[in-house]
Amino acid sequence: MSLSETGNVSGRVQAKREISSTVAGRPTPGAPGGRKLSTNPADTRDVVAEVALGDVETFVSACRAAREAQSAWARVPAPVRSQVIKRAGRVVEANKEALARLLTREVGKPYAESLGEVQEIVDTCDFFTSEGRRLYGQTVPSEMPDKQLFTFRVPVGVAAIITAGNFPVAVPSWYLVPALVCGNAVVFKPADYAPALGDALASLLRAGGLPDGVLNVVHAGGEQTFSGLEAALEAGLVDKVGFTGSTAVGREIGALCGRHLQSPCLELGGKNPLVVTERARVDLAVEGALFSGFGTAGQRCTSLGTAIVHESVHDEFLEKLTCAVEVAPIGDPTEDVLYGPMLDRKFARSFEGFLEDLIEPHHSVSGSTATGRITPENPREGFVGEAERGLFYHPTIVSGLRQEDPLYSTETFGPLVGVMRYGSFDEAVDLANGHGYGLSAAIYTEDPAEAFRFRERVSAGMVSVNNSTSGAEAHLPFGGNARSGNGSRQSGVWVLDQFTRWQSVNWDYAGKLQKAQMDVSDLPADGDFRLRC
Ligand SMILES: NC(=O)c1ccc[n+]([C@@H]2O[C@H](COP(=O)([O-])OP(=O)(O)OC[C@H]3O[C@@H](n4cnc5c(N)ncnc54)[C@H](O)[C@@H]3O)[C@@H](O)[C@H]2O)c1
Repeated sequence: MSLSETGNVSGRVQAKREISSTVAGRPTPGAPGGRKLSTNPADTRDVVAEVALGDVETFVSACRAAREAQSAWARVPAPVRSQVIKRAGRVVEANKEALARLLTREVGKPYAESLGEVQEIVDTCDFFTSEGRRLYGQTVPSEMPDKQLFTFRVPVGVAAIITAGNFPVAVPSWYLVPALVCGNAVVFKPADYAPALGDALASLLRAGGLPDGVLNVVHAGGEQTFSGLEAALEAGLVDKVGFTGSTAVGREIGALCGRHLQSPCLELGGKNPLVVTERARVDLAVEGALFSGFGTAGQRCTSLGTAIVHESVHDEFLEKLTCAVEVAPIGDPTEDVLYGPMLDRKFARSFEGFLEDLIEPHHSVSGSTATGRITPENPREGFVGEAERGLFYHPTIVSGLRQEDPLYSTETFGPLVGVMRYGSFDEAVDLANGHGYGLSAAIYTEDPAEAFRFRERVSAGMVSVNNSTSGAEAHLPFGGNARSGNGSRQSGVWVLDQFTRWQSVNWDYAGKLQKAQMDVSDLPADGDFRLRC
């Protein structure tokens, strides 16, 4: 299968895709939830796709189709299921450039990053291809003779996967691939501003040989999705929810799942700190801060929120970061730029709101003095491309940030980095933990003891030493705590606990009823034994 070409990377007038939900292998008719255009954020004249949105019934029917398909899929031996995933991985690999071009076009990710994101899907398929040959259970000793105990992993059933659009293909693959290898059927709800990408990902995975109904896609707005999920949970059609998105929506999903006695996988927002100690290589820290603060225009869950810098190197760090930001190439994502546009109008709007409410009150805004949208009236020197056509924003550094400032504890999801000054190591740890999120944290230091102490005390789910707050590998657990998630983890073997349940089996061949918790008096005679215990 090949992804239909989307045209030249630098071309602007390209084919528009017509997209609808896919249930049981077939496109759904009509547009009960209305129609929506998905546009290129680097050139809002370019319409990438027109989507026929589904409604509550579309969501429920997709869950029903998944339920019907799941038991047959679960009976396919896991090593055979994983061969389907292996083929899917090869299909994605064969379409790597086409999918990366679509990624750059629909959400404005710089092309090199887009290629990396597609590679992450391939890596995930490779990892879980082997996992299908393991899915190990255990043998467990029994306290009784003539008895064997085992554990098996069994699929959860139907998984509803709802994802954000800043990683519109890699993050869904972190859910879809292990869920499918484990024998589940899936209903996938892509982000509303990345429908073409969600659709393309599902088509490529299906091309590996998934039976109809095993991977369904619903395009719907947030409210319809919530009501659809609620109805499907009430009808007993969903067994696991995977949600990646904002903390606010994650709370709603968590509460809904709790009412149905389900524990979802919640991967939410972040306000990620990067500590630069007096023993850091400052240039290296600046490089990490530039990449994680401004790469993807700060629209990663792991984007750097606040640099927490020791007073002895604070001024040097701030000056070097400001210089690096001033010369960083920004603009057309088909070119070699640090970052392109905001992913979607909603992020452009919310970032402007933050600029007004949270950033303007700060007097010490560094970097280029300009903030806000890059336009001919508010230009940026060296901008790559035509700024007025897209949702491009100036990079902003706010220095002199204090813990009581709302900006310290608010995810702004845009090209903005706060800088704070600290004196003692305890203070740095408090500032790294005090914002309420717990996704990713970094420390720059050449002192291993300091790095270890930081790792022990920081509350984030992921810690980097001498590396930026961003980045993930397909086989390392990914996830956060507190406002960043409910402690669930994706990637690697750890995600298997999200998509399987443990079934324990006890097999008695004694030929008589044996009961557990036997009386200790049955133990071999030893007068002192019980006292010694
Ligand atoms: N921790 C992670 O792994 C991770 C990864 C990527 C993004 N994120 C976070 O995602 C956020 C940005 O993405 P976003 O703005 O698209 O998030 P969002 O919460 O607005 O939307 C995420 C998904 O949920 C759907 N949705 C919206 N409202 C809903 C509702 N009431 N009920 C059910 N579904 C609903 C959306 O259509 C979308 O598919 C940021 O906070 C970012 O940090 C987290």
